[in-house]
Amino acid sequence: MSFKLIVFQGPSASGKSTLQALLDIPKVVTWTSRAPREGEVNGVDYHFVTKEIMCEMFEEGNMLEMTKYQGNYYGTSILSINEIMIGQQMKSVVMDANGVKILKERFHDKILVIGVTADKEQCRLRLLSRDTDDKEVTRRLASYEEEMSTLSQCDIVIYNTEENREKAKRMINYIKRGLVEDNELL
Ligand SMILES: Nc1nc2c(ncn2[C@@H]2O[C@H](COP(=O)(O)OP(=O)(O)O)[C@@H](O)[C@H]2O)c(=O)[nH]1
Ligand SMILES: Nc1ncnc2c1ncn2[C@@H]1O[C@H](COP(=O)(O)OP(=O)(O)O)[C@@H](O)[C@H]1O
Repeated sequence: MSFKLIVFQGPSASGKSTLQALLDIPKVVTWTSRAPREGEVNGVDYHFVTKEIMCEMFEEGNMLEMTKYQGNYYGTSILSINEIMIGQQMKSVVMDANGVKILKERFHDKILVIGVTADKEQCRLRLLSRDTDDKEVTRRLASYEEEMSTLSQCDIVIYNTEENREKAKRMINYIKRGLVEDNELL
């Protein structure tokens, strides 16, 4: 049985989205109450909605899981995951440790969890080049230790530092090759 969903977990700016893009398989678009960043597109990067809508979706039972991360809600709709689990098209998603825990409990054998890490200082510098706001950088790094301490729930961990950039890329290519062999729809 091939994997249905490839999940990326790790601290902010460790490179989850970068490696997800390299893997290049369709993405699950999750929901968030945070504001879009420059260049982010609604319905492509996230479904950007208000906190109220997120809470409504949760209360109405439409969310498989929902987490609060640095003051904003993030969540995955049940519909998006059920579609994958009954369908043939493998997808990828980026999630925090809380979301991964729930997915693993529900779909242990059907998901491959890739942990992505980098040194805190490198993450800080990457965040600084993205967010000019120092406070925002500090907020995002506040969960660094928690994300690192839960990496044992990942099936594979990629150390995605500047020095390892090429190696990380090759690891993703190896994973992709294996997945293609496993799944004729990729
Ligand atoms: N549990 C859960 N976490 C999510 C979901 N979507 C995104 N995240 C996580 O929310 C956190 C913040 O994401 P984002 O605001 O895009 O910031 P970034 O990680 O700093 O690029 C990251 O750890 C994501 O993995 C989701 O649907 N569920
Ligand atoms: N191996 C690497 N070396 C240096 N910079 C990287 C590496 N991987 C990703 N980056 C850069 O780090 C920043 C954060 O990456 P991103 O994939 O958005 O992280 P995340 O999704 O984990 O928050 C981006 O500017 C990206 O280009």
